[in-house]
Amino acid sequence: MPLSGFAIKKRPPFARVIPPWLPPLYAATCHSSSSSPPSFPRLRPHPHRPSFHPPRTRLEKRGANGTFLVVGLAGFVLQLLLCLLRLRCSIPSIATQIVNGVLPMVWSLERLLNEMQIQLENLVWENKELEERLLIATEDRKVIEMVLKEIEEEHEKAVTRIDLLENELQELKEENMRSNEVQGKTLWNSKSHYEKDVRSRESILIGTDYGSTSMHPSYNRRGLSLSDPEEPREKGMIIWEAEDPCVPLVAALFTVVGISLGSVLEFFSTIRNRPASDAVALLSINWFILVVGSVATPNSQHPTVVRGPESHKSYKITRTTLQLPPIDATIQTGAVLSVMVTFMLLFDGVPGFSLNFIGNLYAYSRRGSAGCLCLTMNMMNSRFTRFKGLENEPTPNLFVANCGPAVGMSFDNIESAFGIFGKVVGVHAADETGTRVIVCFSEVNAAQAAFKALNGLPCADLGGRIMHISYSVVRPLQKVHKDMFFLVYFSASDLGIPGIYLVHDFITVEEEKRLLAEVDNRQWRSLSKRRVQHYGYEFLYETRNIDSKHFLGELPSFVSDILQKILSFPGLGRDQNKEMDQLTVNEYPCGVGLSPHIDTHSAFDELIFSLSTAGPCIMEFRRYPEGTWCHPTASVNEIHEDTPLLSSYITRKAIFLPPRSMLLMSGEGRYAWHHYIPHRKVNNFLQVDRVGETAIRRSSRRVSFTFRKVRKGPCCCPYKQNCDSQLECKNQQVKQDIVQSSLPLKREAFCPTDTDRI
Ligand SMILES: O=C(O)CCC(=O)C(=O)O
Ligand SMILES: [Fe+2]
Repeated sequence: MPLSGFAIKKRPPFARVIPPWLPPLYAATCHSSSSSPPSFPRLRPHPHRPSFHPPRTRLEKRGANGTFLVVGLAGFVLQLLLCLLRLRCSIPSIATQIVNGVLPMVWSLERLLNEMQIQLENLVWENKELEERLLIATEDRKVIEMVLKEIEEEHEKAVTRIDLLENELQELKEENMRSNEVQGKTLWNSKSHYEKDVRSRESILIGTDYGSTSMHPSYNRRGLSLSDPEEPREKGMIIWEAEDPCVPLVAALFTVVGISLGSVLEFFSTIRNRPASDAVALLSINWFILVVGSVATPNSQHPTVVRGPESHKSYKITRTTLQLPPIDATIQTGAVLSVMVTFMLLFDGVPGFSLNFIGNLYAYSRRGSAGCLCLTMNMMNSRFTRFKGLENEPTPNLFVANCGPAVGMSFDNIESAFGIFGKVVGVHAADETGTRVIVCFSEVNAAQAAFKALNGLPCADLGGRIMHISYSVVRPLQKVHKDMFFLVYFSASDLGIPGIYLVHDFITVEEEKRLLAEVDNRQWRSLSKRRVQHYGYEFLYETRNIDSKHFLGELPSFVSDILQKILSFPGLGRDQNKEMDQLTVNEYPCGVGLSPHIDTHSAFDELIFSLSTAGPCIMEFRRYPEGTWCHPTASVNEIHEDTPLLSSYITRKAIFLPPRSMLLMSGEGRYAWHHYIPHRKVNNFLQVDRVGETAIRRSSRRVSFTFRKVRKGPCCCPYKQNCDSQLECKNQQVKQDIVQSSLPLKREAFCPTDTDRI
């Protein structure tokens, strides 16, 4: 990978600069060997300098040697002195050369090395992230493959069933023809009904009077239905007493209602001076409802029996039935939306209502409707499930396919047919199709006997019907998953809890790394499921309060930058005291959460900042209704387990906290809403949280830094119900009342003390 942002200059090899003042020999040495260090020059007479040779006489010759010697010596000394003098001048220049040439090069090399190191670290980090993503993708793929496999299996079964039922239909047709012939009157007017079928593709009348209340066949694309006219409404079957013209009628009705509603909304928009976009948004939602309502509904497929006009004993077998379920998800959604839009429009301006919600309204209602559908499905889907791969492992419960009210068998019929093998303790719909049931025996032996006698064989007591049976187990009772019913928001403004703010990327990746390194270098205190560190003041889990007498010292310097940033946190009034003096560091391993609580009012001031690092989490908020009673011995700050009764009154919301984000809880959000992080089972296959349509994998660890300010004096917030400062005396009173009257308690939630819960 290229080193982006850094131009690596190619430097020429270090060129030796030969100063002109050096003696030629030194210069020669420098040129000849560039690798060996320059040796000190041996002083020689300059070759180009003219030699000093005066003409000699005899007399002179005598003393000439001596004179020459003296002169030569003097010359040599003079040259030596000259060289020394030059050398002395050159020493500082050499040093300057070194300083100017070599040191900058060393520095630039060092800088380059540092930059490359940073690049390398970034690469390693990116590589890690890519690996994590790959892991998530692989896991998602596995799930999708599993789902696909299941769908394929279901599809195969459905095809087999269709074949089976088509055969049966054929047989019934033939039988019907025969009986008509025997009776001597042909009630079967195949020509006219066939023509009608071709013309309208709606229905074929294949029989009119069966003269009994036994099974009556009906056929839609999903198969044949045999219905008992005496129990026409049983088990989700929809009877629509109308003929085809109803389709345009209902569509027209939708149109009229939609247009009227649109006009009303538009009228309100206009008279209340809404910006045009609001009116357009409202109208488009309305038109959407309208279009979906009138177009999609007639095409949807529902097992439907259509009662004909003749008499209650006349039944039509429909091919493409009149598909008009009276309460369809679309209509539900439409109705909910219309009511909500109108409601919000009327109440806009009233505190708590805002048209800003309209953007989310459709998504919310769609989800809500999906939630409702899921709930319905859950209710229809009984608590039974088949053993995957162990279908023949005997249990007292049998999953029976090709059997149920939609194929004309009442639960009583089924119970008595299976009752001959042993005591049947219950017959339940296995799903919403009406063609699969669960038959529960009191004993495994009875179930085994029924399995052997009826699986894949015709049952004489059920009209010779062939059923496909497997063993079934009772699912452990599951709470309807709460996540289904509320959205997880990405931003605090969407969350819409007053006083809750979220700033993404409050710190950088480098700052995050530094913080984690700092806390990992310090001593952790282990709680049962997570580890903590406290700074400033110790937090006492027994009392959910701080030990104000035990000051641990100033907050550590590694959080100074964060404290500084907190001072300029957006969205807060200037008069707020934002100087935090208590820090709790929580380390949550994968899957570990935090139970619902409100940070004790009397312990901490209004503002609570929580910085997420290392991994994300979903934080949920609950608001309990006004007047819910809290056991006096329990803390007002923690609710242990919601009973179904209480659960239905609680408002729940959730927000996604990515790593490096800072959450601020203030005002109502801090004082009146419980916050918590849901626990996830560690052996949970995927270890994921769902945020909207996205599955977010839980990281192996999340470390949060919660900054708070210790309160001096009692809390005087307006949320008295949740305020321990203000509830103290009230609880005393309640305690006395209980002792005196021993009346049954209204509220069911009790809060046992668990030191590790918060
Ligand atoms: O981990 C968090 O972000 C929240 C911690 C918290 O609520 C608390 O310590 O009271
Ligand atoms: Fe908290």
